[in-house]
Amino acid sequence: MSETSPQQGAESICPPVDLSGDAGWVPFDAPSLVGESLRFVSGEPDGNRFRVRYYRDSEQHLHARIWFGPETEGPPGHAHGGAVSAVMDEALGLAAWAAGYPIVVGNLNISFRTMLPLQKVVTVESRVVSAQGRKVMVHGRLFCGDAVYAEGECLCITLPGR
Ligand SMILES: CCCCCCCCCCCC(=O)SCCNC(=O)CCNC(=O)[C@H](O)C(C)(C)COP(=O)(O)OP(=O)(O)OC[C@H]1O[C@@H](n2cnc3c(N)ncnc32)[C@H](O)[C@@H]1OP(=O)(O)O
Repeated sequence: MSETSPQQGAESICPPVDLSGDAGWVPFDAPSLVGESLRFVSGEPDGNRFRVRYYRDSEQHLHARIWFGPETEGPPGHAHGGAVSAVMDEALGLAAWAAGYPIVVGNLNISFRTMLPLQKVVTVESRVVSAQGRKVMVHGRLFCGDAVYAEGECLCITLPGR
């Protein structure tokens, strides 16, 4: 059996992408708020899966600028629905944390509106729309320009004692 070089089959790293925010957005340091555990979406900022940066606008709403790399593929050339859902889970849950609610996500409802081409930079915008008892509802959408790729409704449940 011939030896396999470590390079064989390895996918090359995609070039840098521009994840800068809109005018007036301020970078948001998620790990300083929730710790370093958000590795699934945010863990490889220079890798080929997701690259994401979080910002808050002047009204303190959370925005994610995110690139879907080749490793998020589902349908040929397009992002997997689970990849889109993972991003919405993290971004909308984080929006609740950023608004002062220590939560986990109890229910996440995603509508996939348009197939998302790979290697595209998109934005997730979010709004905390209600907070009653332990239930915090966050709405969001993943879009680029006029194209809306997904919309989400995220029921977050606050964690007692945090
Ligand atoms: C730690 C650092 C993290 C730091 C991480 C921060 C990053 C956030 C971004 C990542 C987000 C995630 O992926 S989080 C990971 C994915 N999520 C999870 O694994 C959560 C798994 N589920 C759970 O742990 C649990 O079910 C909880 C905590 C959500 C709720 O359990 P509980 O604490 O026993 O509370 P429970 O009494 O059941 O529910 C409280 C109230 O919420 C309602 N409720 C609960 N779940 C639902 C639901 N799915 N749909 C409708 N309503 C619900 C109940 O009816 C009740 O209403 P009422 O009777 O009061 O009216």
